[in-house]
Amino acid sequence: MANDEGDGTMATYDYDVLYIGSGHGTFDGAIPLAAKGVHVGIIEADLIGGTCPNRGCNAKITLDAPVELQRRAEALSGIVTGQLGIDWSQNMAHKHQVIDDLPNFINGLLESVGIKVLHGYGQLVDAHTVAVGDQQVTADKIVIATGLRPHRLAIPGTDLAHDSSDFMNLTELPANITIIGAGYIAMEFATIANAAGAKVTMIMRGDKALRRYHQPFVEAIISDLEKRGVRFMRHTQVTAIEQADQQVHVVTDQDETLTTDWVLDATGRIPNIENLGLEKVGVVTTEHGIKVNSHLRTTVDNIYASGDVLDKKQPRLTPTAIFESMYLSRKFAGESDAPIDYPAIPSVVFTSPRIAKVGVSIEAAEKDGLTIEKHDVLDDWYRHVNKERFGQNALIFDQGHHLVGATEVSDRADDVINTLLPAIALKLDKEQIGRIVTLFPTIGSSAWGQL
Ligand SMILES: Cc1cc2nc3c(=O)[nH]c(=O)nc-3n(C[C@H](O)[C@H](O)[C@H](O)COP(=O)(O)OP(=O)(O)OC[C@H]3O[C@@H](n4cnc5c(N)ncnc54)[C@H](O)[C@@H]3O)c2cc1C
Ligand SMILES: NC(=O)c1ccc[n+]([C@@H]2O[C@H](COP(=O)([O-])OP(=O)(O)OC[C@H]3O[C@@H](n4cnc5c(N)ncnc54)[C@H](O)[C@@H]3O)[C@@H](O)[C@H]2O)c1
Repeated sequence: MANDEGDGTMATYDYDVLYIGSGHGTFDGAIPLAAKGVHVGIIEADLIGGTCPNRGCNAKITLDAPVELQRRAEALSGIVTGQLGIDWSQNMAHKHQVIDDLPNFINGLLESVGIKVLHGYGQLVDAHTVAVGDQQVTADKIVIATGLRPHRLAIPGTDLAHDSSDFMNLTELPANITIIGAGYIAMEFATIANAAGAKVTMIMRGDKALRRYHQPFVEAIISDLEKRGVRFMRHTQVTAIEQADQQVHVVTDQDETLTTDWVLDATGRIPNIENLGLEKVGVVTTEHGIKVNSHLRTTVDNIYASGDVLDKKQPRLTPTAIFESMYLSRKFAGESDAPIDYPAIPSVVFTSPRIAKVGVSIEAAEKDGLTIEKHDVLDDWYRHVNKERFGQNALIFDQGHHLVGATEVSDRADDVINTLLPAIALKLDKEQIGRIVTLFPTIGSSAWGQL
């Protein structure tokens, strides 16, 4: 590839665009970019597709499917007779069937548009050169999309704890599991492990779980998990983990040491920014990730960043990574040079019931004096079809009565928020909403019926 260097000289590179990392921050945008004739390369040190397909969303939601079914059967018990159990090894086998071929599948998509995948760990040599093993490749533009990795507690015995990938590869479910943290991974995996029969203890350093979600909704989930036997230890710090024969001791700063079979360290995820040569070429980072401007450009002109590795306010989720990779795709194809304009990005915690939200939060609405309409979802007849046990939501409206935010805790919270998304993303007014006719009776008609 020949590129005008600005001083009349032409530089020749192996690729027009070279991505480091092959997750959603890369492939969703790289594929249409290459299909337009742009010469694209991707460097990947591990499985093609990155975290979400291989050790995140897809694996987790497959393991959760029987939990959702079990909860539905439980709600309809008496009508549905017998109790549903979860066979852990069958659940794991099913997960493998669903996800194991995804790297091949994604690789096929990449190859079909002529993208070359270089297997190995990429390190910047200079602003246009990346070393992969003993090879060096050059590119006009480079995108860093190296994602996050699990944070590990800096305490004695930390190596005795496991991470989310280890959990999703457990061939047998330990009888007694201790989870440190109370964020997304802790709450979702506690739900799955408890439903499959493990005794679960959650250790929270503070008082709040899922701190970015409406706390009364979070507390409703916690009290439901408590009724199911999950123990929440608040204001407790783990100070050491010790091996004791076949078991593990979790030492805390309270008067209690827990004896357990298996420990999950779910204390967050940190950016993969070390050993990439970023400092050497002048790419500025913070402890939260790579600093970029509103064009996702780093402090080096031809180097961009995408996905979870960005230091950003938006949630570090797959839909955000996809949006960023698509933005860069259009930019590199010369279709737009506008700054990135993030839409409202929805998020959900796959506990059972779920908590989901999009747009303006209840807390921000209270501060800004916006209209908040709260509903008990059980006031809607449709929610009695599956005998939902509890659920609440809040719809936030601006002065012009446009829907600008929604939050729900319920068995169908994810579907409700997805249904309402277009109203928020496209700023629909009442008349436009009135032209949306939904199938009846469905969760969609139930969700729009509230407006
Ligand atoms: C357990 C779990 C569950 C999740 N569940 C959800 C969910 O339900 N919904 C949701 O929206 N999000 C979920 N997420 C978050 C989602 O997985 C991420 O937001 C998404 O994967 C980010 O994509 P990415 O491309 O930025 O990074 P990643 O997918 O992490 O990809 C980065 C890639 O870069 C590679 N890499 C790193 N350094 C180098 C190097 N130097 N050279 C070559 N390759 C390198 C890595 O091997 C990796 O493949 C979950 C995450 C986890 C951990
Ligand atoms: N449903 C989803 O979309 C989903 C599911 C799983 C993961 N994810 C993604 O993965 C990311 C990582 O998830 P996560 O659950 O690991 O992180 P998180 O940030 O959601 O939660 C981390 C938890 O660990 C606690 N913690 C942090 N440092 C600690 C310390 N030193 N000692 C004790 N506790 C500590 C925090 O208080 C918090 O409760 C999420 O931010 C999200 O982007 C998303």
